[in-house]
This record gives sequence, C-alpha cells and structure tokens, in this order.
Amino acid sequence: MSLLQVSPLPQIKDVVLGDTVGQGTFACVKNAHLQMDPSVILAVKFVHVPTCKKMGLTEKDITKEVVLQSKCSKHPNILRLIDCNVSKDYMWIIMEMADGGDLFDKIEPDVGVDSDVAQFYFQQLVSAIDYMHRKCGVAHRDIKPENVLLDKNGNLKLADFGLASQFKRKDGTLRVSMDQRGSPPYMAPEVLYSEAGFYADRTDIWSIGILLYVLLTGQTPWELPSLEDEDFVFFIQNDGNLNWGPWSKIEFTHLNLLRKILQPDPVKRATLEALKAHPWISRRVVFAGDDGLCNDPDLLAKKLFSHLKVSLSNENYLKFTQDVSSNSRYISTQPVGNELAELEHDSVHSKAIANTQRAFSIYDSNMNGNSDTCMTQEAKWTQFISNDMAALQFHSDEHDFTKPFQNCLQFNPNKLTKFYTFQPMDILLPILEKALNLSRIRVKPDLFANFERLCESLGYDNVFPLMINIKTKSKGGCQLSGSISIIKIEGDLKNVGFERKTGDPLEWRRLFKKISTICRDIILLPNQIKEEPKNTVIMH
Ligand SMILES: Nc1ncnc2c1ncn2[C@@H]1O[C@H](COP(=O)(O)OP(=O)(O)OP(=O)(O)O)[C@@H](O)[C@H]1O
Repeated sequence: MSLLQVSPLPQIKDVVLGDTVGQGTFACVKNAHLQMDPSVILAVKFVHVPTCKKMGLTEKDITKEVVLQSKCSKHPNILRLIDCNVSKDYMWIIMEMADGGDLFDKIEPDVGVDSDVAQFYFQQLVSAIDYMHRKCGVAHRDIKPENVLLDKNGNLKLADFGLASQFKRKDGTLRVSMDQRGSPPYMAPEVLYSEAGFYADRTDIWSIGILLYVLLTGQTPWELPSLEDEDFVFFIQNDGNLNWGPWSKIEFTHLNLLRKILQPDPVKRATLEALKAHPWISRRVVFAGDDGLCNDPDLLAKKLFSHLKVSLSNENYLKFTQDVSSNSRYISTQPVGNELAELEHDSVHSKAIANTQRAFSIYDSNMNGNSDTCMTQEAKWTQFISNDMAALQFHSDEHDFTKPFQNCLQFNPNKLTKFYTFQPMDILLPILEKALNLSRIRVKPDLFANFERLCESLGYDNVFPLMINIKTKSKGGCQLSGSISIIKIEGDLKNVGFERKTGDPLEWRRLFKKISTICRDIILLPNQIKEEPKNTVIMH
C-alpha cells in the first residue's frame, strides 16, 4: 500500500505542495514551492513514523537522519536540508529539490557511464565525503547509486542519511562501530567480520570504491564481501589483479585506483588524503569548473545519456523470446511465491507514479502550439517524444546510436525506464502480458479481459492511470519490486512507465530493457531513429 493511502499528509505553513517525485520504503517525496514566491522550488520528504516504528526504528533514529544531514548541508554535493518538523503521523523534511533526478536511473547495466562522467562524479563524491568526515565527523554508511541525486546542472547531491553515524567525538577521538548496517554489495568486509569493531569513515571509502566500479562497469563486483561469495573470494585470492569479466573492461589507471580503495584491511585502504592527491581525482574534467561543479551541463548530459541504450535488434528480440525453459542463460528474474501481478486502477498510488514517469508537460512541447496542422497525429506524437531522453534511448540496430544527439538534452527529475505507445489496449496488454510471462513474472490472466472489467465499472475515460504491481527475484536471489504504470497522455498516446520500489536499480533497468525489447513492435520511436524491418507479428 502507498504511504499516501495510509494517512493524509499534513499541511505545512507557507508551503504549497505539488506532485510526488519519489517514494521509498518509509517516505514519499513531493515537490513544492513557497506560497509567497512560487519561483522557489523545494522538495518535501514525508517520513511515515508508524511505518518506521514497525520496522524497529525509534524516534531518536528517525530524527538522527535530519540532525546529521543538516550538519553536513553546507557542502554543494550534499543535499541541503532547510527545515523539518513532526506533525500527526509524519515527520516532514524540507530539502533542496534535486531537479536532475536519480543517478542510478542513468547508469547503463553491464556498460556503466562514460569515463569522464565517472571521473566527475567520483571527484564530487570524494569532495563530499572529505567534508563530511573532516569537518562534521559524520560517516554516511549507505553510499550507493540509489542515494545519489542530481541537480539541474547534473551535479551530484548525496542524500538519504538514514544510516549515518557520528564517528568523531567533539574532542576529535574516534568512536568504534559495531553494528552491521548498509547495503550488502556496498558494505566493507570489516562490517561483516570485525569482532573488535571498526571505524565507520573507512567503510565509506570502501563504498565509494564499489560505486566507482558500478559507474565504470554497470554492475556490482559481488553480492556481499563474504568468503561465501565466489566473486569476492576470486578478488581476494588474486589480490585485486583480475582481468576477466567486467574487470577486463576497466582501464589500467582506474583499476589501480580501485585496488587501492578496495583493500579488505581497513588500515591498508587508501585514505581520503591519498585519494585527493591521485591524478585522476585532482585533474579537472572538461565540463567542470575550478570549484568542481559542472560548468557545461549540455556536454555532461550528452556524455551521460550517450551510454543509455535499449537495443530492439532482432538478435535481442530472439534472445528474450525463445523458449525460456531451454535457455536459462537469458533468464534474469525468477518468480516470488504464488502471488500474481494484477492490472489495477489505483488513483492515489498511480497519480504519484504518473508524475515521476511523465516525460514533460504536454504543454511544454510544441505539440499543441506551432506544429504543422497538416501533420498526422502519429507524426505529431513522434515529434512530441523526440525531446525526451526516455524515447531517444531506443534503437533498432547497433549503429544507429553513434549519431550525435541533435537535441539539447536537459537534466530533469523524470525516470528513464519508460516507453511510449499509441497502440490500443487490446494490442498493448497482450504483448505486455507475454513480456511479463517471458520474464517469469506471473500475471493474473488475462490482462485485457481485466481491463474490460475495469472499464465496465469505471468507464473507459476514468480507468486510467492503470498499474501492475510486480515482485520478482534477481539472478542473485535478491528481491526486486516496483510497478508498471500505463498513463494516457492524449488520444491513444500512452506512457508505459517502470517504477522501482525496492531492489537493485541496475537489475530493474535490465528487466525494463527486456520487457521493452519483447514489446518492441508497439513502441513509438522518435523521428530520428530509423526502424529496421521487423519480422515479428503483433499478437492479439
Ligand atoms: N530532494 C529531492 N529532490 C528530488 N527527488 C527526491 C529528493 N529526495 C528524494 N527524492 C526522490 O524520492 C525517492 C525516495 O526518497 P528517499 O530515498 O529519501 O526515501 P526513503 O524512504 O528514505 O528511501 P529508502 O527506501 O531508500 O529508505 C528518491 O529515490 C528520489 O527519487
């Protein structure tokens, strides 16, 4: 159930709430503006206190997040907290708005990001951690792509201090930590093994090393730094000298740096001082100014988005659609229990999803304005979506994408895991159902018959937005959950968006890419992407 359905949100004096921009386990986040000055855009996080308590958190735990984050708020790469209070069942936190959305949404699985982009974000991360550790004595303890947001110029904003701790006392002495907290792939080995305790600042350094690996390769090196994890054991046995799999794709300089950071012994691990002196960290990237912030957002956006690709090629289509039982190599997700995903109309929940999945306001585009009146409806829609990176990421053959972007791409908070279609529901739903089944997500059959039943009770015009909540398990056995929403934009134009709730965001994007490839015949592609002839038949 959505938090918005649990209890109504409190009013905040002088603040006007807008759309929901994100949802987590404990909180929902809305954009907002000041009543007196609508140009001041903010984000408000509503933490649902009873849910936190049910998960074993005390009120002190909940307020600690706010205290520690506001302590670190003066650094430009740390998400700034402005105000907070408790009202009814919620603690609300007013923060700066991260207009550039989530970093995880922009990392291509199994590929990673452009090397300049990785360098830029790693430099900003080192700068943020250095400030937190040295000036504030705070360790974040949950550094991972899900906790990194971007501003409107693409600068990194470290967020979610829910697991942070004060590792340095006022007198400068260090506290020894004993508790196992963090996200398994990003956890330092001493968090799991040290009986005498560990220093939390050193564990942050390990985590930024894992994040760097994810930026460079598009995957985590292991599920857990444990002696039961084969990938981690190989790494240890070879003293970090690996040249196969994703490791073989990493350049020598980066590998060298990673080996210094991913030292299982925290005493031997690179310190922040050593990292700051490393040439890869001290040398400015082409789109960064002397202050380390982005001074050319267009170039950063181009470089970042150039790695995001969803190939709808015949090869991929065949790979994903052939008999799954005889081809386990391509199965990345597994069913969970006996639950069946179902098509639903849930206005509260789906309104929240709809807003984060929206491409851009239809009125922002030239769809209704200066476009040629002789254009067909389809041509107008194609033009409408050709400014949206979510639509530009699709290509039908490997060479299409080498063309530079003709459009000026901008950072915005909208998710990239979505596609557009203008196919009617009797074509869209059966293909989606087939794609879900091929991804081993059990669906209550049949989606179109369910849609017709919903239409009977609500009427066609009121039935949207629709959503399908899904739960699955990744290859490594980790839970992955989220929803697919179908939003009507105008006429037959619809947005099919994939919103992750829990689990690895890279795995979520893999699932999105697979489902999109299977649905390729119904995806509306922007103008500049030429389609190769398809040899598949739309199923009814
Ligand atoms: N300041 C902000 N500006 C824009 N979007 C934000 C902001 N803060 C959070 N979000 C969005 O809201 C989502 C949920 O926020 P957050 O991760 O803080 O919630 P949570 O309940 O603490 O999450 P978790 O499930 O990781 O504990 C984020 O992934 C992000 O997309």
